[in-house]
Amino acid sequence: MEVTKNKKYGGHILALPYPSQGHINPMLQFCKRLVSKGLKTTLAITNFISNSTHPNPGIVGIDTVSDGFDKGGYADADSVAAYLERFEQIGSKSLADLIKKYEKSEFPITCIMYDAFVPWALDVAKKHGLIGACFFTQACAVNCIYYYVHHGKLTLPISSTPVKISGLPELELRDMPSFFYVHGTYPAYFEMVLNQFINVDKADYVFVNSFYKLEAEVADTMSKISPLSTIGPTLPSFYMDNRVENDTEYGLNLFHVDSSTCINWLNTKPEGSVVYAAFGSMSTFDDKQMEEIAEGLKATNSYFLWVVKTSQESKIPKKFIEENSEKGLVINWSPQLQVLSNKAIGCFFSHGGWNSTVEALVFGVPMVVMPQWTDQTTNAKFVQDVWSVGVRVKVNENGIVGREEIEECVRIVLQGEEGKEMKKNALKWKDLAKEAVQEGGTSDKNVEEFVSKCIRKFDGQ
Ligand SMILES: O=c1ccn([C@@H]2O[C@H](COP(=O)(O)OP(=O)(O)O[C@H]3O[C@H](CO)[C@@H](O)[C@H](O)[C@H]3O)[C@@H](O)[C@H]2O)c(=O)[nH]1
Repeated sequence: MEVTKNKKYGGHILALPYPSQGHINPMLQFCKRLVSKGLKTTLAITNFISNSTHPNPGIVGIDTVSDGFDKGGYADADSVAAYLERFEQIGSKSLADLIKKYEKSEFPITCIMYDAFVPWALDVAKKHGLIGACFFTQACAVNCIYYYVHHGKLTLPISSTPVKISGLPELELRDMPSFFYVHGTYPAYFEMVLNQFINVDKADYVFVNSFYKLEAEVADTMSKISPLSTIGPTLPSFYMDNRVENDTEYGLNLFHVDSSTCINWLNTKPEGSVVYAAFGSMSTFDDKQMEEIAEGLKATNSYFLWVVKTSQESKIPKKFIEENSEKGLVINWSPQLQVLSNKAIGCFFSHGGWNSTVEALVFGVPMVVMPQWTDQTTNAKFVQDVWSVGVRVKVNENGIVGREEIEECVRIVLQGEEGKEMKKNALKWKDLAKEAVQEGGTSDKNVEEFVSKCIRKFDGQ
């Protein structure tokens, strides 16, 4: 769709992501897609993130809001609960100020698109008479489970398994989001994920960062309850359909990335020979688990590229890096899309974060999943038993994933017959993922429909 000729744009969307890597990436990408179809978008990042990064958002505008922690960000809050409370309090006001700032400009805001983690943004949108579009960053399956709990259709604690929910496979306790059975951990996050549904019925649009064929049954279940649009995968267009110009990477890294070292290293390795181990932006492991990961990777006798964030580096066993430099490279943050698209990668050893999971599918890379918390446990269930593109590690009686388990799972994926089947399945999902965003695909149609409604509304039709 072209922007209407007599207008410069078809409305201005102010997008408010939850301020973390796994939430900024898909929302920024979705904004780029909307701009390519004729809308103007501005991504509102927190002052802290703005001051501590070098955003490169391309065709998307960038502006800032305050979460109440401008100097140190989330790390300055006493607790998760304190952070979320202050973000709502200060963020609501700050978002309203931002809307006002644009009122007299050439491009007044017409729509607030907000992460489902910050449902209070819808109240701000409505107070200003704006369209409210809710963006769910996580999988439809996970949203559906939370929806059931929020509405009392599934009561906690779960008393009998398997749990049967229409559109989902039978779920054991360990397949449920971790908040349901790892008690006492992160109560504020638990409340937040359930609160995604407090006002979603008042949102004008609901977007889900997934694609229809990946979660068709559960998407259908959720659509019966409330209209939703799957719009993903939201990876840069370069890897999907190449229709958005210059969209080759996520435009905002919260961590420093040194691309050339690891890509040059990967380029020297044979096709499908490298295990890429990376556990997203939030995972932390204790010393013992780090040792098991290190020894497990070593025991596979395969090449490995391991991302260990600076904050976790001291937990790498002493001399491990020097002693394994022939086989392995350890870095602090990777250009993950460039890595996963490199033909040397044969297996992604991951925590099962939603973005990493979808990225693996888009690049047809089979996975070993070691879920840590939140939605990762449910994603792991789908990876292993629904999409058949990987294996989930088993945790031992001490709550650790041992080196032998890691070695065995990697060998299954990288070397075994089962692994070949997983690779085949992963390649099938790769094609379907691309099909969804290409012209006429399910996600493309949903985006087109939204854009044309926005433009019609903007034109007063
Ligand atoms: O070295 C790295 C590691 C990761 N990434 C990128 O960072 C993002 C990570 O996102 P995700 O895989 O979803 O993991 P988290 O950062 O851990 O995301 C949090 O947020 C997600 C969305 O709510 C949840 O699915 C996860 O469970 C939760 O931990 C992805 O786009 C990766 O490509 C890099 O660029 N370089």
